Amino acid sequence: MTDENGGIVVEGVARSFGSVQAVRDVDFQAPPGEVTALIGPNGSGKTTLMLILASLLAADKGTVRVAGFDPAAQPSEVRSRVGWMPDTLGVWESLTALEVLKTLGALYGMSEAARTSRAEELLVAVSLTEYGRQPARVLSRGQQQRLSLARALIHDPAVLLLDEPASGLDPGSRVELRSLLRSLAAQGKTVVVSSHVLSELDEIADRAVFVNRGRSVKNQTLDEAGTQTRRYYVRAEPMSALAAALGSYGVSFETRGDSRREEFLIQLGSTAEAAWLLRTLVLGEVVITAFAPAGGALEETYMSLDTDRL
Ligand SMILES: Nc1ncnc2c1ncn2[C@@H]1O[C@H](COP(=O)(O)OP(=O)(O)OP(=O)(O)O)[C@@H](O)[C@H]1O
Repeated sequence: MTDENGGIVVEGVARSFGSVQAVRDVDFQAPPGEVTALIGPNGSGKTTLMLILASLLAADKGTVRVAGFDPAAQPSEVRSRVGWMPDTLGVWESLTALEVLKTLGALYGMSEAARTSRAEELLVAVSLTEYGRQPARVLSRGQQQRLSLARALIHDPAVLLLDEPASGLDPGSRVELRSLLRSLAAQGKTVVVSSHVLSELDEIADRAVFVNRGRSVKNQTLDEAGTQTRRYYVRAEPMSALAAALGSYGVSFETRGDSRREEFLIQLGSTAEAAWLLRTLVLGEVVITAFAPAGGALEETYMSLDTDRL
């Protein structure tokens, strides 16, 4: 049965290119109203998977449903509902940014009036209004990324597939991207984002799918990620007092850094445990100069997965 509000469901999907098994066995769900992060090292199959979801590549086996449709059997139903932002954008160099968007709108069958107003609205959303009448070739890499995002949104798709959307963006544009993606999810859209910048995904994503060597190795919500064991770094003045105190509480630690900026890394089971340790150290008159999580929640999961440097 077709469920247009079904988001994305992927089960047992595989795809090879000759002898290269780009995707071996991937399962995940990306529900509507949420941002799902696709995380994995270079060559783990993320782009191949996105191409399958976008109906641009067929899976060799497995089940895929995008907004209730099978991309291999019903590509036009899928394409009308999916906005796809590839990791590198080919631009029509002589067209202006506005013309690029309007041309795409025409391809999606939008009327002249509808595509003009939608294109103008999207140029505002991605902060490109002053470049709307410039040929797309003069846009910087980050500006081209933003145009690519606007392109993906032209037909107001229910499902968004964004491959490395933050790459090339300056910090201000990354913050704008984050709030744009959150607002699209809040409108009920299904958003899938692949990125290597895990600290950023912590802020954007509701859930994450970790892939390695073509397999999905973990599915996790950000709430679950936030309650797992986490590494904290701690610095004190002097470090010897910190070492002695930790030793007396039976807390083991690793030393990181150099003599100029030495710090201890400690594994803690929860934020409550971290709060207890910080309080105990301070009450024990250890002069703490820094105490913070060593990485974001997703980065901690990524580092903890036993998949030879996933
Ligand atoms: N058309 C193709 N022909 C042959 N091999 C391919 C093809 N497309 C992808 N591959 C291979 O499949 C594997 C997965 O590639 P894919 O681009 O999906 O990875 P990725 O996770 O997106 O990587 P990155 O993070 O570097 O973008 C790689 O080993 C890649 O070389």
